[in-house]
Amino acid sequence: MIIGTRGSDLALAQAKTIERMLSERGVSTTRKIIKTTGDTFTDRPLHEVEGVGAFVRELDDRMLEGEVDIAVHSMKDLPTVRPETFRTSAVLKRDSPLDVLLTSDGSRLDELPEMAVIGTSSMRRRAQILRYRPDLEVQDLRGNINTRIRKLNDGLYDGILLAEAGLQRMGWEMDVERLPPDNFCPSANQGTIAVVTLSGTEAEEATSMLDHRRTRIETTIERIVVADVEGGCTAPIGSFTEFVNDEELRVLAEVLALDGSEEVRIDEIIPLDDYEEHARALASELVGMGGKELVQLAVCQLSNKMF
Ligand SMILES: NCc1[nH]cc(CCC(=O)O)c1CC(=O)O
Repeated sequence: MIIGTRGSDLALAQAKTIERMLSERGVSTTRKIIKTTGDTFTDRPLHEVEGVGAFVRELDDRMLEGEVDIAVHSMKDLPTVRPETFRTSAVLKRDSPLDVLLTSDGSRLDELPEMAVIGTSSMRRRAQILRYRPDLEVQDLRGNINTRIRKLNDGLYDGILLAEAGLQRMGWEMDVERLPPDNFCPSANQGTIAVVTLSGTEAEEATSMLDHRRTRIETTIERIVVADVEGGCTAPIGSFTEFVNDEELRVLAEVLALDGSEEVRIDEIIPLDDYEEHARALASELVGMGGKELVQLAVCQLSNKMF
């Protein structure tokens, strides 16, 4: 079976993880590297390139054409709405879901001077760090993990925000500050690798044994809770769910204004029984509190380049 992956170091590390797990279970695979739109325009902010799904569509197409059987993605890059033909056949056990701050001189977030420059291209991270430290200056920072760290080392930023899972998968141990989810609610599905196949295929069957039940439930809830406010666009939205015991989950989700000056937020414990129904109720709650209007506002601010 052929595994399709993007060519970045992070994507390759993720693909190799799947290859190893499958080979341990007696399934042998070969690898095919696919270039995607999201990889081509690395100098422009992601929301200008394709919006949601820039990294995913190309691999989808190659699978439909029969060139690859299995695609490996960072699950947070998978759009909320997916065509029926594709199955997320496995959701791996989650790595760290957290964001981290990496600074050029080892300063912690609370120690950074006023006007220190923070690099991120994520609207969510921008809004959350400005909410916590409105005196900081956020500047756009595009590129894969390697590029972003090089730009920090080049002295262009005082600090940058990254997903801890990315660093872990690259095997880099760095002195980073882990940002707690209460103030820095991660993106839906952050830290999770997803395996995609076509429905009803041998590849689906073979990869489904890699599925991790708890992570599958957590990530499903994270998607449901923000689906209604998201409406298919990139916006400052966080969504994080985790089991607190065998029967209950904590659901944290928020929508922010781009500058972090406004927020709509839920933080609830729900039972595992009928979790999808509870998640849908929380989704309506988020909309009822004005979540959609905040997303609209952020989208307007963006198109007017108000930051
Ligand atoms: N936005 C790109 C992206 N997609 C997945 C990860 C990290 C790995 C993960 O969250 O699973 C990253 C890098 C980052 O956000 O710093």
